[in-house]
Amino acid sequence: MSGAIYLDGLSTAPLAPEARAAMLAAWDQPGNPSSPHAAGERAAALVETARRSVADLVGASSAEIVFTSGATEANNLAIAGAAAAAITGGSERRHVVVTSIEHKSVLEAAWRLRAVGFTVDIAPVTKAGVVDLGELAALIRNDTLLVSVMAANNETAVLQPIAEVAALAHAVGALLHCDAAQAVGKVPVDVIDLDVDFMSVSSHKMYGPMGVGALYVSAAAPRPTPLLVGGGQENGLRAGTEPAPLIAGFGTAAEVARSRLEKDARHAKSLLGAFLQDLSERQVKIHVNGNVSKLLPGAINISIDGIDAQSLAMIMARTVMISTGSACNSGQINSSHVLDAMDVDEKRKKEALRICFGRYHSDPDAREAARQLGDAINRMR
Ligand SMILES: Cc1ncc(COP(=O)(O)O)c(C=O)c1O
Repeated sequence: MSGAIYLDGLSTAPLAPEARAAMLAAWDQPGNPSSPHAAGERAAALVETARRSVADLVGASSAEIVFTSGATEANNLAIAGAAAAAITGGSERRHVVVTSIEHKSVLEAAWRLRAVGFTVDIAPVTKAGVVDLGELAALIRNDTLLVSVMAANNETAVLQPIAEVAALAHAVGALLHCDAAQAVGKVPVDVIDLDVDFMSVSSHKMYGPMGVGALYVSAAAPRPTPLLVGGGQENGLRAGTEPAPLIAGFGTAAEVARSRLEKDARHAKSLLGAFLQDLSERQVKIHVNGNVSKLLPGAINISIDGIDAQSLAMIMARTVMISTGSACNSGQINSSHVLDAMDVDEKRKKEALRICFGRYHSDPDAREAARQLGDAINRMR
């Protein structure tokens, strides 16, 4: 083990070497996927191969995958696009439900709909960070157009009961969007089993490159209105030249993830277990923020008793890289809207850290991270 240990894989995961190799090869080949010549055909083939790989990873058909710049754009396309399609299509539905722990790209996209006559309700979560199905059911109405619930939370790693949410939404004819940016590539995610209409995926959360993602649009769902219009790429749902090299990297990352999903999960879980065990042997008392039996493998949000997380993260910034809030909130020292929604008390919120072990960590990394954190905590006490 040498160098700093990166435990912030929920904000962005390291790039898989296979994805890097696929991109390097693609960058060397000019070609716009829309061009009617050999170079264009080559680029288009890269995009279509990647589409198949992403579709296979989530149990979709290729035609249901729309490449975007990431999950932020996919979330916006699903929410704004479904609302715009309802308005122009003559639907009377003007109500949307999201949960209190969604990523800001879901919350902000939903709030924007108020300006065009929608009502937005926010479904609460339990203290364990799981959407409260009873409260959600009570909010869903006959005029609900869309329900949006994430598959796994980016701050707590807590998995959400998406199939149950789908049953509630579909019972009144509402659509279900699922932001699965954190779950895809780490746990089995199947669009048919989950019964989602739209689902967002992010490449850089699953060891692919940044700047690319996808929206699954079920063939049975109404077509969202595109956010970007122009050249009609992505079946008219997302205009703009497809970044073939990034998409090739994403597709390769999806293939790799599919081929080793269980192995990666077992590995990440066992490293987190070793890390927590070592911390406890060093007399570090922790409290888990979230339902410990429903976590993404290898990831956890913990509060360390008596330790200010911000100070600890700063002390460790060059040795063990951890985060105290979601990536998009770091930099601002606002309290996390996710921990607020879970009613975590003020002291514990200040002590909260997000830790993620993954594919490229080793057992010595986990032990060394626990040793370094334990030492820093002792110094702070
Ligand atoms: C749950 C969730 N949704 C959406 C996003 C945004 O993804 P991207 O960076 O691909 O836009 C993130 C990343 O922080 C996330 O964790």
